[in-house]
Amino acid sequence: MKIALIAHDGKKADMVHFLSGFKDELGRRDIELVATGTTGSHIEKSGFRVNKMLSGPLGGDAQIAAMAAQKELGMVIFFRDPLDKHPHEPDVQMLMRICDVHNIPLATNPASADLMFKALTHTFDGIEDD
Ligand SMILES: O=C(CO)COP(=O)(O)O
Repeated sequence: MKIALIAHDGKKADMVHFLSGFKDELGRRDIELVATGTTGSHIEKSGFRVNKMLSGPLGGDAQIAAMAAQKELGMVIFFRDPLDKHPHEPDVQMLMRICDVHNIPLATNPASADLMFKALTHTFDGIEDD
């Protein structure tokens, strides 16, 4: 399965932290990671193999949306920063719309991504209270 990973600047550390919690589980499965450019660099530095697209503002979200439209993606994890402005907001909306059009699982925060990854890796054992 190919999984797309995208994080706005204020959420890149969250993305790396989130992924590191599933490193062993992901390594045991046939999973290919793709990411927008800068998110991909952060992920790569934390020890994952990832195929990097363009940076989001330069069209990376649009490239990932194209993959989603072509049914190449099993899920999309997109940690958006709701407290910041983004010059490419139309691309962001387009990506989320395409996921809905094609019924592709889309997590936009760590809590939902955690549930999706636990389902994927069969490690779900109940929802934890904070
Ligand atoms: O802007 C983004 C998502 O909209 C992410 O792009 P980068 O991973 O290149 O920062």
